[in-house]
Amino acid sequence: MQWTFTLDQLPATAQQFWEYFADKQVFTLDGPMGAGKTTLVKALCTAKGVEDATASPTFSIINEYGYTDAGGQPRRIFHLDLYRLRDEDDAISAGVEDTLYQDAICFVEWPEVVAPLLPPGTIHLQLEVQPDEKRVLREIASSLK
Ligand SMILES: Nc1ncnc2c1ncn2[C@@H]1O[C@H](COP(=O)(O)OP(=O)(O)OP(=O)(O)O)[C@@H](O)[C@H]1O
Repeated sequence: MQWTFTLDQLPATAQQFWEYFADKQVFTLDGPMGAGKTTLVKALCTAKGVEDATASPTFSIINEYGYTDAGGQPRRIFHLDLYRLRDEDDAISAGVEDTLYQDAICFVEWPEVVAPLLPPGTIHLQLEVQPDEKRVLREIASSLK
């Protein structure tokens, strides 16, 4: 599956994303600096019903958002930015492994450092910038070792 979208089309893309990945929970997100990874995760949070998805993961490793699901239950979304972690031990000390195994949605930027810790069924996503500035989001086979 792949989606191509402008910033204006992002909310609609986010809706389609959750229709497609309805029962999936852990996603890695690959893409160059400035591709729009943070913008994408915020739109995906908003589409789930998160009311204030404004915290920036640039300054913290794990950001947590809350929303209420269709059945009225409180649910969580974690946005992990592992850019500054050196190794798996660092990640475990920061609580990353625990977070990945919660019954919650997780988006993981810079996931290489936790490759062995990712749960089975993790979806790997890639965000690309086209020459016309549109973004392309697609599922890729894992290239993590
Ligand atoms: N679909 C899109 N079409 C056009 N511009 C976009 C789109 N998505 C995001 N942008 C723009 O790209 C810029 C970078 O977005 P953002 O900060 O989310 O990138 P990022 O990949 O998270 O960057 P970093 O990796 O540095 O945190 C922003 O100015 C944003 O408005």
